[in-house]
Amino acid sequence: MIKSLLQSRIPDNAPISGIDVLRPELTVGSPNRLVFGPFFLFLLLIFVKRRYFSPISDIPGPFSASFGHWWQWRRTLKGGTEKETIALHQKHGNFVRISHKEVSIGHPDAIKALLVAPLPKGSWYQVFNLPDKRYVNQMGELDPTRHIHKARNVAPGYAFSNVIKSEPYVDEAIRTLEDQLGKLSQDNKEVDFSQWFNWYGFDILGEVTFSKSFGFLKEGRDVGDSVANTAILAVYICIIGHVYWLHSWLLANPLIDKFNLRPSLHILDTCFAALDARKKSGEARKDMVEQWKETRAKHPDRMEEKEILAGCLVNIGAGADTISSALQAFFYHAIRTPGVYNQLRKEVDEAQARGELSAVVSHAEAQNLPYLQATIKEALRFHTPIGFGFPRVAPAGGITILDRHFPEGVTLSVNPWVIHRNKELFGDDADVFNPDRWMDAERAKEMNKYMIPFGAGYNQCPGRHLAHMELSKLTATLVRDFDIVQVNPKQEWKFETHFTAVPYGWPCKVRRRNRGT
Ligand code: HEM
Repeated sequence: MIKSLLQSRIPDNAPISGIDVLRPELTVGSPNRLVFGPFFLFLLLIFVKRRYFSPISDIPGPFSASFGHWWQWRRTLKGGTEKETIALHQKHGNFVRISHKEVSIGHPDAIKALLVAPLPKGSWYQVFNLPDKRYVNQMGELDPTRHIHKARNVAPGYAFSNVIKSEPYVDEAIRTLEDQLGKLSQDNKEVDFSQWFNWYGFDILGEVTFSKSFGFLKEGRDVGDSVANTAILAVYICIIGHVYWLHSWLLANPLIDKFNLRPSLHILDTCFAALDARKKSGEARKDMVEQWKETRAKHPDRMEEKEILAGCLVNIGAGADTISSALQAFFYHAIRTPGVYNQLRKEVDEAQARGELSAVVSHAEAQNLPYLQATIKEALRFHTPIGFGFPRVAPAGGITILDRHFPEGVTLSVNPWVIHRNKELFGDDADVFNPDRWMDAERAKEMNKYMIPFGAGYNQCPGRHLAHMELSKLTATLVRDFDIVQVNPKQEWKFETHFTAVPYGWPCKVRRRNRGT
């Protein structure tokens, strides 16, 4: 069939059999040469210009990075962006060229210069506008002024005073998780925390955002392969973000909507169903969507209806993987680092014996457990959930960092892993998991200036209050109630960093304790 189609276009005198049909000859003046010759020359000129005549040509980095996004794509597909960026900075210093137009900056001054200053975001972020560019959310908004307006509209939903109202629903999720772990403990079955913590993150997001859990914890399974699908989507986002125009031909293709081809994903279906149900009944508790609706009712000129859906979708995209990564980092390192789990246990058991802890530890109670808080902080530093540089764009007039001027349009990024493993900032043992570094208040105050697990400045994670509540409550409750051991204590976990660094592959066994013993 293919052969007959090809033959119908081939001139009479052309070879017509076997492989020759599929390899038309490149004769002088043949159409192929006329088309491909200039095309390859054009490509060559682009490569030479990018490599040798760009304003960042003198900045060292991997050879492939100077031609395009090859290095970033390869790292995304293979994983290890964070480790390789650290290694590149150790080799080349503060500035490393990681693409034809992007420089990674390893010096802490970049936090203020790039993140705190309201610079435009790199075009890569547009891919976060889900399901497509009609629904621009705060994460996908590149322009700082418009971003600040959008963020102001949704801020009341993320405020601690609002999030804390959802604490009973977080309690419910923790009770369900403990019941499920109890059953696994009784049956002597393995526990895959990469799944359970992801489900915990998703179920709470559903409750807090639009008052509907996704039901993962209750069912104890990946309903509709949602988590597996989001892992694939994470790779897609990292790759396509660099060639955003392709997105309109792929997942954001209008034909997908027109012919209703968008795959039905349990996570999206649940979100749409919850919003629909609310429209019909009008009843709702004070969740994020309700806060956003109130803002829209007060300021219809300032906030569009579609920003509400956009807010729900960006939460789902941003707030589950990250939580799973942080919780896994806490438990994996706490059980593997001599003394840490015992120290946590001692602190929690003593608080329990003094009658200071509820059945599910409350957010307020967990704040009075300093070693637990230090271990959470260390988990966020040592295995930061986001392992990708945060890209910003040099504004009109350019920007000068550490005496180096970057002209307008150059993308500059700062990778939190590079900052968090800096020995000058966090001590000679920065490459070691050590919660004790946070126990000295003076030292902690100094190190806090360089902690950017939630980013910094006007793009800082608005979900950090919720995240902190989820982490504090679950870690305190589980440390008190369960013994956790790896099935094979010598087995290291695995993770491939796309945007997030979400580990897997460290199966555990758990045993429920009698409280306070
Ligand atoms: C440990 C958990 C979390 C970590 C480490 C984390 C980290 C981050 C970071 C670093 C950014 C900024 C990225 C940048 O500058 O490009 C961010 C943005 C964001 N996060 Fe989180 N996050 C976490 C949990 C959450 C949760 C639970 C939610 C939802 C309630 C959430 C919602 C968002 C949103 C909406 C943005 C976009 C903010 C903007 O661009 O203005 N995150 N997060």
